[in-house]
Amino acid sequence: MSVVCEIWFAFSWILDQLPKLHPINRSTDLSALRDQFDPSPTSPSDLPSVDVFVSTADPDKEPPLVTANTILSILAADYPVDKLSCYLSDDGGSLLTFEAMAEAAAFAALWVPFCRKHDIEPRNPESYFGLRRDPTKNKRRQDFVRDRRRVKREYDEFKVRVNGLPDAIRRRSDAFNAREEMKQMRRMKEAAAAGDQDVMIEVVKVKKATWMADGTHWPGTWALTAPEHGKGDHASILQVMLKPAMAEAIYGRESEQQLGIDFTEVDVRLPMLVYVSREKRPGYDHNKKAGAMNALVRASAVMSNGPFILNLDCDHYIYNAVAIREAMCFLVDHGGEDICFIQFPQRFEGIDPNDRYANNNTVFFDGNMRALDGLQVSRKKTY
Ligand SMILES: O=c1ccn([C@@H]2O[C@H](COP(=O)(O)OP(=O)(O)O[C@H]3O[C@H](CO)[C@@H](O)[C@H](O)[C@H]3O)[C@@H](O)[C@H]2O)c(=O)[nH]1
Ligand SMILES: [Mn+2]
Repeated sequence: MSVVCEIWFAFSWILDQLPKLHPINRSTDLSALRDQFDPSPTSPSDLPSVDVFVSTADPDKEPPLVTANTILSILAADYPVDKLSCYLSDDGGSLLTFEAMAEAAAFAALWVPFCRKHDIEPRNPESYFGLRRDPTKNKRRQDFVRDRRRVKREYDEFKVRVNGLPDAIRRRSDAFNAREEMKQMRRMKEAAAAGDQDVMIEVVKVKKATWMADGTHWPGTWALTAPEHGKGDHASILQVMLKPAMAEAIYGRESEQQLGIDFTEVDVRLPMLVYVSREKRPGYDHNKKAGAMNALVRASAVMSNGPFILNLDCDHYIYNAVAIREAMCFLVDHGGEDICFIQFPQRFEGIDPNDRYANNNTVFFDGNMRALDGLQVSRKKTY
């Protein structure tokens, strides 16, 4: 028996090695893409639209600050602004995520033009400001150091605001709930004074709601779960946080300087940003991430309807600002119509430097994928 097993393992090992004989390295030519699709920065680009989907499910396990950084890296991506839309699916239906996204949308007005002006990489502020290398390397503009210092300070304040959101929401909700309770008490006292005996027996009972800043009930999940306001039981929510961009570039005006940063030569437009929390009801399976993607496909189809979709988790981010353009080099090239999807290699941060548990998946991303690509090419050749 063991001999049979050994022979089988040897055979499957050989099968595994065969594709590795012919790994493929592909490179992209961004200037060729530019020449063909957006030769001039002033006229509209011919690149196809891309809808970027991000999913988050639980603001406790997936901190909104991480998701906000993901969103900022997308909004700052180097792609025609009017051809880029970003959709966030929040399966937690959480007001905390919603408000953190509103903060991110506001901070993007500073972060995105700053990235464009100084060619910042990576465009995830947490990672960028955490870099250990010299930030001034390859930077020639005189105002870089001053601009960076200002943006860093704003980012720190943004972080503190996002970290303060849970408390702010709790305090606001407590205040609104207390006010509702008082109102109810007053009503009952008035009813009692008018001689309505039944009311006296009822205990003052007001639903402990979670409140939005504008004084209305949050339609999603409440801190104290109530019917129609639980994680698996709430209405759908869709909020456009940043409007779709115009086709023409808009340059910063001197009169509207943000914190003294000069954006007069920088396009200050931002891509569309949409918050979505799909409807959930007890008894209906929500199908986790796949269900969330399905809801985003439907929402995006009526809003931007991009022919291409880029899918990220809330703990991913775009490391390289031209990544979407690089994908387009394959998708709009000759034969692109035969490509179903492009998988970007994932690189990980925050795992142990020796990678004892192989979390980097280097064998998969740098070995197997290139090898299987090679298998594809040679198969095409033989047919
Ligand atoms: O009900 C759910 C559950 C999860 N998610 C999201 O799905 C993503 C992935 O979920 P996670 O539990 O973090 O899985 P991971 O193992 O970290 O992710 C890997 O494995 C997943 C399942 O194979 C793939 O979908 C991911 O792209 C891949 O990065 C996250 O953004 C979640 O927020 C939802 O949107 N709704
Ligand atoms: Mn994950």
